[in-house]
Amino acid sequence: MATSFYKYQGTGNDFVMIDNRKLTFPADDEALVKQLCDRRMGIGADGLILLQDHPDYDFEMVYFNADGRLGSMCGNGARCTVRFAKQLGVIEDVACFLAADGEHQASIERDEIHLKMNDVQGVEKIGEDYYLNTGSPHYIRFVDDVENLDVYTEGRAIRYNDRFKAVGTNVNFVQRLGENEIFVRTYERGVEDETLSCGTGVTAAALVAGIKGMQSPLKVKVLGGELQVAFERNSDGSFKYIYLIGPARLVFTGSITI
Ligand SMILES: N[C@@H](CCC[C@H](N)C(=O)O)C(=O)O
Repeated sequence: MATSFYKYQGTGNDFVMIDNRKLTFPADDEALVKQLCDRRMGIGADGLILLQDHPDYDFEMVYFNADGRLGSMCGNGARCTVRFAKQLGVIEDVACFLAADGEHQASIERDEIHLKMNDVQGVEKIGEDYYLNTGSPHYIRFVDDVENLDVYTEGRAIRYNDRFKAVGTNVNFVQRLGENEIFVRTYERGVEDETLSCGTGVTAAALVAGIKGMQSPLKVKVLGGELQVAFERNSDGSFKYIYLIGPARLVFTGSITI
């Protein structure tokens, strides 16, 4: 059966998007998702996202990592899904949708998607580093020279250490660039490589920057462009009103036979 697909990217984190409102995509076929995301054997992407109907929301986003496994929350993918929902006529400029970590609100403002992330509690300190969940798990390490870091090797060493090897974690290396700016590079679980951007990772990095005294909103440089993160910190150290802001674009469309 021929199925249309749409390829989107958000600051270089790229996704195969499928309109699954008629529920014909075989979502349990891990090998198929992996093949579609393969950059030589398929379309090529960091993940695959299904946009589905939901009785209580504008839509539901179902996210798979490039390894074919059902994923947790994806911040860049969510911004792309909001843009896709607008393209399909599912929403106008605002959305309330369901993702793996629960409800999210978003708005489209010119070129940018403003995505509300869920509140964050329980930031763990591990030596000089941090570990927190912004919808997906993220390990955060601040470094002096992120540009020249071997993110693949260093990220993999943390992702596969005794603490994380079973469930996995994303690993983010962060450099402070100025008063309100950081540079983030991410080793992504499920892709098992560095990606050009990771939305939940950038969010986690910005929150840790907040713990280290930087003020919201923060400008975040990534290999694939620029994002912004805004947040408020509660007196107990938890975070609320967290927003991830940045572009999401359609790259091309096509058809696959499944
Ligand atoms: N690229 C994503 C994060 C995706 C989740 C990650 N691969 C995982 O398995 O935790 C983003 O933009 O947030």
